[in-house]
Amino acid sequence: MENPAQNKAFPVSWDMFHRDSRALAWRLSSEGEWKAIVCITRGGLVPAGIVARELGIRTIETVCIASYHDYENQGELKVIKPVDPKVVDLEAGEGSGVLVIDDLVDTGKTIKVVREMLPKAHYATVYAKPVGVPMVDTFITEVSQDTWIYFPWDMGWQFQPPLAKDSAG
Ligand SMILES: O=P(O)(O)OC[C@H]1O[C@H](OP(=O)(O)OP(=O)(O)O)[C@H](O)[C@@H]1O
Ligand code: HPA
Ligand SMILES: [Mg+2]
Repeated sequence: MENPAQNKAFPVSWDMFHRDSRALAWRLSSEGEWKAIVCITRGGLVPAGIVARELGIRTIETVCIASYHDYENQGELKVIKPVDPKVVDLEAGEGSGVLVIDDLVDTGKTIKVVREMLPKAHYATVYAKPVGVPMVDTFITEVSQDTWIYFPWDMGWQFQPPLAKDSAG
């Protein structure tokens, strides 16, 4: 179902996503040292792998949350799997020493739920929309609230008609 509130499109290719995730790793490398990554599935899995590779982090945990049940419309938020208590209790507890990664923050509702589980963690996303910005500590690219981000794993190749109408017709 189309959401008229998000009528602009921001398509992201694999190359762009890799470059932006690396930029996130680069920025994070001067912001702290983390013992573990918690990625918010499913969207956080891909940037978490790239950041983990760049920062040499090998303890990777998931928190499984779903909210956009029919693409552009957010429904009830469901925590399908919480964070392993061993990861919550690393260092001084409450998520200290933990880096939480997601692909984007939109309304911030998903990260708000994870912040309740890991209040002392550091929160990072590749993309951010203005309403969600206060919920994250680090992000790379901001897009407007009325934009829908199309990730490469949701896309396929398709013929694009030219802008001009066929002059022979
Ligand atoms: O800031 P919010 O408004 O809460 O939205 C952001 C969240 O929505 C998407 O996940 P989704 O629930 O669609 O699940 P997915 O990661 O499995 O695609 C996205 O990956 C973020 O996790
Ligand atoms: O703009 C978006 N793109 C993809 N998934 C999303 N989940 C919330 N907002 C978005
Ligand atoms: Mg997600």
